[in-house]
Amino acid sequence: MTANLIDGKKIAAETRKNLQIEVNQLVEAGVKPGLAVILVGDNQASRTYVTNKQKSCKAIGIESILIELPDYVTENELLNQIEELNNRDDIHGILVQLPLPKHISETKVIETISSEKDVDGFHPVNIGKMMTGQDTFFPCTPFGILEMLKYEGISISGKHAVIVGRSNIVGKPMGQLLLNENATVTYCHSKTKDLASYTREADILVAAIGKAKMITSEYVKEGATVIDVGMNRDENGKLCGDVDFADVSDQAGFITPVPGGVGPMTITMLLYNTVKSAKNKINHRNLK
Ligand SMILES: NC(=O)C1=CN([C@@H]2O[C@H](COP(=O)(O)OP(=O)(O)OC[C@H]3O[C@@H](n4cnc5c(N)ncnc54)[C@H](OP(=O)(O)O)[C@@H]3O)[C@@H](O)[C@H]2O)C=CC1
Ligand SMILES: Nc1nc(=O)c2c([nH]1)NC[C@@H]1CN(c3ccc(C(=O)N[C@@H](CCC(=O)O)C(=O)O)cc3)C=[N+]21
Ligand SMILES: [Mg+2]
Repeated sequence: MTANLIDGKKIAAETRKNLQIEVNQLVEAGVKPGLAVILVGDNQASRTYVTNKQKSCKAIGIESILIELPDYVTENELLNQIEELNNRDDIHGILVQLPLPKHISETKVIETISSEKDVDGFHPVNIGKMMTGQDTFFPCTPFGILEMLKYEGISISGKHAVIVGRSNIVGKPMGQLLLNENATVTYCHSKTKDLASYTREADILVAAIGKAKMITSEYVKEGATVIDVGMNRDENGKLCGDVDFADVSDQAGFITPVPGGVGPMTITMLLYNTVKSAKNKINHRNLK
């Protein structure tokens, strides 16, 4: 059996076309959506993602500003910068690229971003809303994965979803969103014993580990949906996921590639959240 490819790039392009229409409407109503990205230090991988985000904003008419700070910036200076953006009327979304240098508390930074501009969906208020099934900004990577599953018509309700990885930005929110869709969810992590015994039970397997090609066909049930979040370099320096694509694509029912899978959808949901934030603002204005 050869798996169906979930084409993240194509789904992203279609989603962005619909967003473009909403951006046009917002601009006509006098609100140009604005995103501010803060990049601390000079990490090459971060720079690539940030450049991708900027380009994608521009392409659909979202104003995007990049604030670059040196890696020796103090925590206070960064927090002040965020406060300034919280108070700006033309900025609807704020994203601070993670990870941050060791001397800066990520928790403090995330909590300083106004929950109404938290388009990453990392603020505790927004995480709490997600956990209690309220409408809010959902974290972009898990949200994008949910959109891909829905686009492909893959049913979630009653299915066993196994998430490998429990980070705050991917693994944990992924499980929560799938639970909200009535999946039965299992979380695995580095202390899990006999990982394959869990992953082989998965109808939907999400790999968010950060280990190149770790998930081979022995980890996968025949016909399962396999979602690869990993962004790694293989032995030849080529971009690859956490899933051994060549091996697993004979076993899986659906599979996402790297690149061209989860990554483009992550950026698309960032655009979605930024547009949503701008729309929220108009709605507030009309209520006053
Ligand atoms: N495409 C995209 O849009 C995005 C891609 N990424 C990529 O996804 C990957 C994961 O990112 P992120 O969640 O931030 O990573 P983290 O490093 O924060 O988390 C990795 C998780 O994997 C678990 N883990 C590590 N080794 C093993 C193992 N051998 N067996 C089982 N579990 C293991 C860890 O367990 P423990 O908690 O016990 O340490 C941890 O929970 C990375 O490659 C990252 O680059 C990330 C964000 C977005
Ligand atoms: N505050 C914050 N929010 C994030 O959302 C965030 C972050 N910090 N830190 C880093 C991770 C990683 N991440 C990616 C986004 C897009 C691609 C992406 O577009 N990938 C392309 C390939 C890119 C390439 O060619 O290198 C693809 O998979 O096709 C990858 C990774 C967002 N993250
Ligand atoms: Mg991380």
